[in-house]
Formats: sequence, structure tokens, C-alpha cells
Amino acid sequence: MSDVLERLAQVLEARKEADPETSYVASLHAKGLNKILEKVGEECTETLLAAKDAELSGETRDVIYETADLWFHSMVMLSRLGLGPNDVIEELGRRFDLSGLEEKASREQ
Ligand SMILES: N=c1c2ncn([C@@H]3O[C@H](COP(=O)(O)OP(=O)(O)OP(=O)(O)O)[C@@H](O)[C@H]3O)c2ncn1[C@@H]1O[C@H](COP(=O)(O)O)[C@@H](O)[C@H]1O
Repeated sequence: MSDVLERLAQVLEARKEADPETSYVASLHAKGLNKILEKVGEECTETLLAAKDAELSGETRDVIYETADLWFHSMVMLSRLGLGPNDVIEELGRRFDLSGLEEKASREQ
């Protein structure tokens, strides 16, 4: 499963040097971090609207499609900052066996 994320991360790294005329990822980098963040925010809103619709209709295709857009643009953001999916996956792995409520309590001490 994460093989896809790793392969996509490699493509994203290579596209940093690509021609913005022929590469969407390169065109985002050429426009700068604010444009990338704008796309993350936009895809986030589209994802939550699709999730609301999915709960009402039981039709989940759009929520999968929008979440893919959100993950993709989040990965472009990570790549821009010199990070990759493994940094996030490691953090999620670190949280195994730690209840979310316990983790929250440890932050409040
Ligand atoms: N996974 C994706 C991917 N998901 C979504 N998108 C693009 O993200 C954009 C989503 O933006 P919107 O839906 O808001 O559409 P839009 O109106 O075109 O966007 P704006 O003009 O508002 O910026 C679309 O252009 C999609 O094609 C992606 N573009 C690229 N990839 C991957 O990145 C690789 C490199 O892409 P290029 O850099 O284009 O070669 C590709 O081979 C894919 O593996």
C-alpha cells in the first residue's frame, strides 16, 4: 500500500526540476508554497463536502476521489518542505498502542 506513496514521492521529487509548462507539480512549485497550501485547503473542503454527501447517499466514489486529491496535494506540500510520506508514516507508527486520549492527556501535563 505505502509502495504507491513511495513511488509518488519519487515522482514528486523529480518534478521539482521539471518544466511548469508540461508538469502540474512543477507548475505548483513555480507558483510557490502559498499556491500549494491553497490547493490543500481547497481539496480539504471538497473532501469534507464529499464525506457529508456520502453519509447521506451511501455513494462513496467522490469521497475516495477527493481524498486522493487531498493526499496528493499534501504530499506536494511535504515534498516542498523536504519531507515525504515516510516521515508521516513513522509518526503514525510511533502512536501505535497509545490511545488518543492518553496522548492528549500527556500533552496537557
Ligand atoms: N496524483 C496526481 C494528481 N492528483 C490530482 N492531480 C491534479 O490536481 C489538479 C486538481 O486540481 P482541481 O481539481 O482543483 O482542478 P484544476 O481546476 O485543474 O486546478 P486549478 O487550476 O484550480 O489549480 C488537477 O489538475 C489534477 O490533474 C494530480 N496531478 C498529478 N498526480 C501525480 O503526479 C505525477 C506527476 O504529475 P505532473 O507533474 O503533471 O507530471 C502524475 O504522474 C501523477 O502520478
